[in-house]
Amino acid sequence: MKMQIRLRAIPLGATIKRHEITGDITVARVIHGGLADRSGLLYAGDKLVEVNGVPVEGLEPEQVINILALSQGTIMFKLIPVSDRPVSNQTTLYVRAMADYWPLQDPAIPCADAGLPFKKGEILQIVDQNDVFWWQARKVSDLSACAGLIPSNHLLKRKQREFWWSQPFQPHLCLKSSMFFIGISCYSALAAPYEEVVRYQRHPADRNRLIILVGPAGVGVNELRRRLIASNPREFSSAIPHTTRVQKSYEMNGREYHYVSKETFENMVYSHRMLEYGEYKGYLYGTSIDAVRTVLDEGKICVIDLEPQGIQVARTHELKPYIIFIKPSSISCMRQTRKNARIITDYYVNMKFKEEDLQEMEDSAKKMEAQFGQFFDQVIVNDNLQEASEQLLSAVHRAQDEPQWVPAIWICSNTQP
Ligand SMILES: Nc1ncnc2c1ncn2[C@@H]1O[C@H](COP(=O)(O)OP(=O)(O)OP(=O)(O)O)[C@@H](O)[C@H]1O
Repeated sequence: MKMQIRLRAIPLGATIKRHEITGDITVARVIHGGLADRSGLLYAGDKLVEVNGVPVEGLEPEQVINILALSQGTIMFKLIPVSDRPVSNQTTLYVRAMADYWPLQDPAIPCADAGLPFKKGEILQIVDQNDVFWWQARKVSDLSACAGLIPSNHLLKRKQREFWWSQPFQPHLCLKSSMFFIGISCYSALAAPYEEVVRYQRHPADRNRLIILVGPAGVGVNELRRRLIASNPREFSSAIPHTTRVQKSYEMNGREYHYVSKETFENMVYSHRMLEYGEYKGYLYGTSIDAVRTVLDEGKICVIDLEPQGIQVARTHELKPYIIFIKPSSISCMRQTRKNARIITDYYVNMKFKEEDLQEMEDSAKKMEAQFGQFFDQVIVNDNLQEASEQLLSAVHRAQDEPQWVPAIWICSNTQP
């Protein structure tokens, strides 16, 4: 059956392809929400016979597109409809992008204009997975927009593998390299370019979500955490760290630290009970999952700071962490706000911030965002301390009381992680 359909000459929202053997030009895909989709007249698999009276048989897809591009007003298609029009039985899937994607830099995309650019951490609604390599998706931040093409999980994993094997000879890639740096250093990111997510609203009777603050050294993570806890110590608490150093006379076991032997500490590390740990002046210090659990079991909101390398360990079904990145403001702003601030490091106490400290903070923040930005639920710029404290307080309450996107595995499975 031949059908004639008319569409106005604006971007059609469909891609076409040429059959390698027969030379037939067919509709490869119809973009969800685009003109062709909304018209309900074009389907993937339809064979094009004529465009505006010009037979397309034997033409290359580019030539057909040229005819379309030169058309003004109404476009007339003559086509043979695909015999089995697809019945939509796809369930909508939501994913968190674990990498940036720029379709205009991707030589592999069938139609760059139809691509959907996205940044790591953005939540995408996948509306069509019919094509093994190219899915159709929208951003949840703009669901009224027409869908765009994104590389499928399968395609990304293949690209990651190619990148892996081609290192270091293939610097040019359409996917921002940061993803692959993670891919190289962390197997789980390599295995999952997208993370399936669901909307989660904590039940008031459930334990609070763990609040994790990350940020470059000196940005104010401790200051903000301290102020938050001081604002309401009955609601917020830190986790008591473990240490192997000797207890001082004025200290109490379980108040400043849990004092344990080196052997006990090391056993906790080996049995993955430490979220992070480190050595200082020959003694071990660390934050344990048990210490976080104790705070949560008291019905409080546990607020900890963590090196970003510890994020993966903390992201479990049990703790359901909400991760807040504390970001430095511009160096020129920090010159003003940090005039009277003091650095507290292992070596110096009460040192003024120097120009290179501010630069290092900015560089370190950029690296953290490039490597771990996909895990940040919230970013707070610590410019004015009072404002940043208020933003932190409301973010922490939002995390507990409002629906948030979390990994589907935290909700759909009773098992760890
Ligand atoms: N917005 C701000 N304006 C002015 N001073 C600030 C601001 N935020 C933090 N400070 C000050 O900067 C100094 C460093 O802050 P803080 O100790 O919290 O850093 P940090 O991120 O915890 O770094 P580290 O992990 O190295 O301790 C402190 O003196 C703190 O009071």
